[in-house]
Amino acid sequence: MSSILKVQGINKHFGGLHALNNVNLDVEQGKVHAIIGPNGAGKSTLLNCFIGRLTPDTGTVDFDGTSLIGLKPHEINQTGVSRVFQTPEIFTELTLLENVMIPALAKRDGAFKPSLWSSMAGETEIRDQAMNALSEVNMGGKAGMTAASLSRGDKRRLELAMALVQNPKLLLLDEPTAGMARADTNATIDLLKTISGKGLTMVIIEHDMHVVFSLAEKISVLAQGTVIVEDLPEKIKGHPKVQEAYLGGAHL
Ligand SMILES: Nc1ncnc2c1ncn2[C@@H]1O[C@H](COP(=O)(O)OP(=O)(O)OP(=O)(O)O)[C@@H](O)[C@H]1O
Repeated sequence: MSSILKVQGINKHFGGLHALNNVNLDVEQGKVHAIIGPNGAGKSTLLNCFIGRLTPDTGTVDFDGTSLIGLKPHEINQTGVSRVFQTPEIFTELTLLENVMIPALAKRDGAFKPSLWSSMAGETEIRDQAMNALSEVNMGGKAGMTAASLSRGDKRRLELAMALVQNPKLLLLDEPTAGMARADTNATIDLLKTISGKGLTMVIIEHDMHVVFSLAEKISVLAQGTVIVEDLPEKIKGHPKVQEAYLGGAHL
């Protein structure tokens, strides 16, 4: 087994709250790794430690041979980590194509420079990459539409294209199907399966167990800031410690 993301001994306090308590995580190259756990378990806090939004008090985060601790979010992005977060970070007044070109330019140049905006028309290579990413999420036919007119499900797919255009080595997904109707959720599961089938490593935080068990090849269960179990999906269902953690909350 070769791990692409290795997290060791992460602790994070918010005042008196011990939000992450000695967390270890090994994400294998090419696999879909889910992080699940009850509300307030520390899932988002952990993810924020991977992308430079939070700095852990102690511990290490190594990605593909590089320590991510102390790097800024855009520097982490440059190492090959892209993310799709719950709050859509799209530009509603721009077209889908323009939305996808922005992260492609940011990846190439280190950060998006507004001065590049006027010359975007000349960026044919970036434009082609953006079109390919839109096609990957089955939205090639909507490239010229403004993002404001998209349904919620399509907005999430656009965000996925914005992550994929960066050709990441690791894709972080925070509740990629939150708020979606079942049909949209299933379409997203199929899409993510196709993408993972091409070898992209994914870390996914998700409450919907249908999504988790459809996609995950490994699951870490967080409860009160501690990884209580890390195992294969078939070992997680019915695991006494997991059942206990979820008691009174979601059901597996
Ligand atoms: N910036 C912050 N300041 C203070 N406390 C915080 C902060 N961020 C998170 N917390 C607390 O840390 C704990 C873990 O929160 P976190 O959002 O990581 O949990 P989660 O597992 O992602 O929950 P959910 O599934 O509800 O999104 C919670 O008790 C939360 O209130």
